Amino acid sequence: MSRDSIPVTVLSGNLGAGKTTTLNHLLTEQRAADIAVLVNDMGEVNVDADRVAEHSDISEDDEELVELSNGCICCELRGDLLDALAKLAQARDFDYLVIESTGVAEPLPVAQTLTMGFDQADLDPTEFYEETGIEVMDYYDLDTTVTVVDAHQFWTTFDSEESLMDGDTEKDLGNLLVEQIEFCDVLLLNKCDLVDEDTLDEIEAMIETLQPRAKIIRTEHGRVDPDDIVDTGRFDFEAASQSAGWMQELEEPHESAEEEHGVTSFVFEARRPFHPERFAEVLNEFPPNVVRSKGRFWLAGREEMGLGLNVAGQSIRIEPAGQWIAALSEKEQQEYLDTYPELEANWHPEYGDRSSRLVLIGTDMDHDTVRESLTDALLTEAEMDADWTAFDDLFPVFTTDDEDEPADDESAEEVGLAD
Ligand SMILES: Nc1nc2c(ncn2[C@@H]2O[C@H](COP(=O)(O)OP(=O)(O)OP(=O)(O)O)[C@@H](O)[C@H]2O)c(=O)[nH]1
Repeated sequence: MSRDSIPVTVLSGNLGAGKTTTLNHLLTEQRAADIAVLVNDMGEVNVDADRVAEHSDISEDDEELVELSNGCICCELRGDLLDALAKLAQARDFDYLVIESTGVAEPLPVAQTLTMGFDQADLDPTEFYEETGIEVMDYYDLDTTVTVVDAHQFWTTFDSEESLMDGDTEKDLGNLLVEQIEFCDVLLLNKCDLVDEDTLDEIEAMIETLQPRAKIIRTEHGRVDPDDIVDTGRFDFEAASQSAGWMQELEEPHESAEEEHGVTSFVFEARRPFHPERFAEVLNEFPPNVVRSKGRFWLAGREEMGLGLNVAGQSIRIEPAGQWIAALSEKEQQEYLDTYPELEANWHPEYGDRSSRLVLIGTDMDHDTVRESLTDALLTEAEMDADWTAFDDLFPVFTTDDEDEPADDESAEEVGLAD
């Protein structure tokens, strides 16, 4: 392998899914390339660098095994990650890099850190950059993002209400699992030795719906052909960012009649706002077989901004999802309509672009029942003429300043609407 930039594989996956096992397998098998490893440990929760060192001829004193601990590279250690990568690149006596992220890392920000400059990734320049002018993206080329999923714990994690602290951020395990599945090129369904064939088929059907683009490989003890995770050339930022099943469903809605192992999806659309109290009740009583829901909704009494719904397993998050065009000044509205004339087709004379579009993915989900309960939560004809601000609204309040911000964990709010 000889090229200008160093290709990188990023391994993600929940705690205990088998990332270190897979990495050790890779280091034992892959002899063609000289692989450097960067391990992101989380202090006491996991100490992987020792185990990698034990199982390979890379030693911890070696420059090719870098350990970043006391935080997570997807959030507070992003600058440290950049520094470590830049220093590694300077030494440059390896031709491939594998990064094992912590079980609580979200793959998207890690990928952003590797592929964008400081400006776009919204990061402060590191000391190393200021001294040398070297941007990590000049040296590295993200080649493959791999998510390792624990087949044995799959449904338990999916439905888990457990969360872990990642620095100051509380991370819900079910939500993380979904995010790790939705953003990857290759998905290793590991620990297949502990699960029967039928269950594996069910899990695989769910994963394929959540993430239609990824190559899914069943593994035991992380034993995967190195060619499937190293130097595959599969990573494509644009494609990876757009590949989640819910996004594709929103773009091209189709009522999936052809169900595989009971996994189906549909899009709910409405041109009337939700009644805040009734919609909160629906969300609180969402049937457990709705395992994923994503989209934007219009809440009566909130005329400025759409709200994002993000349901993964047991966790429900509400996040700001941008201002309605109809809430802008007339001049700005006109500018939008001139630039995107297709908006006109769906423009309501009174409410403009305000509407709701939600994707629902579930197992053995009764579409009619779910659709009915959502429809019942919309304002009735009579309520359309009522004072919307008088409705009881327990949804989190976001200021319109959030509107341009991507809906990230900091601006999202976990809701316990029943309280
Ligand atoms: N039965 C079985 N056990 C496995 C398999 N893969 C890994 N394990 C075991 O599961 C445990 C966790 O594996 P690790 O490789 O440490 O998982 P990890 O994702 O690196 O874990 P963290 O670094 O703590 O997030 C270890 O005891 C492994 O030996 C598998 O396919 N089958």
